[in-house]
Amino acid sequence: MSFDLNKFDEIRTITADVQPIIINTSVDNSNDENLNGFGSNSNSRSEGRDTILRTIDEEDNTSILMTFHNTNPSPLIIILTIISSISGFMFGYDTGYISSALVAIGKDLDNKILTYGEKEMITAATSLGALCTALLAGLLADSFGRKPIIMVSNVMFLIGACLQCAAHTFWTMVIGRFIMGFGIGIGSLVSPLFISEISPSRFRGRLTVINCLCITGGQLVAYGCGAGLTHIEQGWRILIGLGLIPPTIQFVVFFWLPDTPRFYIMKGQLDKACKVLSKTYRGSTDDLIHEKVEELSRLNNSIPGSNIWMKTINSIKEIHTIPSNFRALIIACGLQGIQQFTGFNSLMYFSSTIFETVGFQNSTAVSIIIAGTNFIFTIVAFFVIDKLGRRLILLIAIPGMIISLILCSIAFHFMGIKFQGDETIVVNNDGISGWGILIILGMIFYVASYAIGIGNVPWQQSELFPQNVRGIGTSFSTTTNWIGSLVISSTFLTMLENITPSGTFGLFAILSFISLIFVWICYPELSGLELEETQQILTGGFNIKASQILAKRRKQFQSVDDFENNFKPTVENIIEYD
Ligand SMILES: O[C@H]1[C@H](O)[C@@H](O)[C@H](O)[C@@H](O)[C@H]1O
Repeated sequence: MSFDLNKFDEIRTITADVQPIIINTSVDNSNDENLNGFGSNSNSRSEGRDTILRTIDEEDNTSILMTFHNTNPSPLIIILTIISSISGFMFGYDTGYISSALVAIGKDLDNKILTYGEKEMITAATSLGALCTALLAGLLADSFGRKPIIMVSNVMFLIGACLQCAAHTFWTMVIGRFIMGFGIGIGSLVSPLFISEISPSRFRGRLTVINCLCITGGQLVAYGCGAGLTHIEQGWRILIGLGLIPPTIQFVVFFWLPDTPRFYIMKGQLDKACKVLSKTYRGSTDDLIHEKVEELSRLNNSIPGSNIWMKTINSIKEIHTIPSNFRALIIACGLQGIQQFTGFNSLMYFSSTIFETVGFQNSTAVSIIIAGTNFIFTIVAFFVIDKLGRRLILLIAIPGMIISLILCSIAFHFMGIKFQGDETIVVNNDGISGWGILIILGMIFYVASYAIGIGNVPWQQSELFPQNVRGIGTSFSTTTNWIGSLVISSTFLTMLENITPSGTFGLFAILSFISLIFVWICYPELSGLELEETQQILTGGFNIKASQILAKRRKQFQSVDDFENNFKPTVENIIEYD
């Protein structure tokens, strides 16, 4: 395939001056009637109309046609997804091993048993580090590239792990965890971004879940290794040391792999972008690939600003001032907040401590059940996420979380368990009781409900934002995730102590209930929709009903012919269909 760069120069010159694409020309001043189905009041209708006219996105007919030529992801997509998902694995492994390490460390740091406060600090240091870099990662990835930034995160992982392996004091451990957190923060944002940018829309949902599978798989492996190393002297150091292997592999392999087409286009390297696109959209004609690059270049030109800093400032403005972007931001941050504030990671980080309290001898081994359930139900999510739809999954799964949290709260109450002081645990029952079993069953059901829904859906965040605000939007929402993780990891044991385990799980149940209401009101059905449609849906309101109709319609198109003959649903025919 030969790439005519002159053609691109022409495109760039022309498109630098053109007005934003009008996606839906049928929406104009005379169409207030049709917008009734979308906006909830006249203000939001006219605001919606303006926004529709301004909406720009890359996922138009070209992408859809290219996707139809590819019924399976190409080998390059598979390799890139697997290699970038190593970041997910590291995210999982490094947040997972701490549960058993905290139990195994004993008096190895400063020759004394760790207090609850110290345990919380060691755990929270990683979330704090991740929070710092998540805020910058979008900007850094736009400036230097997705691939180099992932490679920088590998170096952070390595430095952090080495410091922890060698730690003999509490503070060395905290610093090691903090630096490792830098790597996790970058990886948690850039890896799903990388995957969503290289995958055709047809596979995007599932390929992003692969990153989540690696997170939960990493946690499971960490728990497994933790259980195996429990009785080995200083085994926790080996556990952390094993974490040096995956980032080394990722670092080395990335030398031979390309960056994403969107990044190359941002840097004006159109030839490279074409090369990657021709390998990721196998079987597409040269013309389609040229057209795709043309669209992406036009989109890139649409971000105002002469350099990356100005573009970033403008993106920040645009994300707050354009209503559809702001709604996307509310949804993305809301979902990430829900993922953390409903308490799942308190189990991830402290399940060994909880099970030890409830009376289990090999508490680390029992915790594997938690990590295993999380992993298995993420696999289930992989198969159902595009079929059932993100919204429906959440509306089914969150009530499951609420029921199980209430069960755990009741069981903890009747078990008469109390956390007192830093080291004293008072259990009124001897050994494992019926209530202890109920707690485990409740937790398993909770984790299954979490993993199938809110554990995955927020990481589909890239699909909510158009290209010009995607970096900044995902940075904000990933930061929300890490703030939640930080709050939960640094307060959970203190909550157990002060408001009792029963009160803590009751609180998580209330927060889950509020989350359910949020999802019900604010989260439209986005599965199967092209990104352009997401923007239309978020124009003038959250438009839940319209989104469901559009998603349903979209699922009906199975082939190129089907698409060419019947597409494209417009505001009018959605209303008609309704
Ligand atoms: O999606 C992941 C996954 O659910 C993990 O199990 C959890 O520990 C993370 O916090 C979350 O972001």
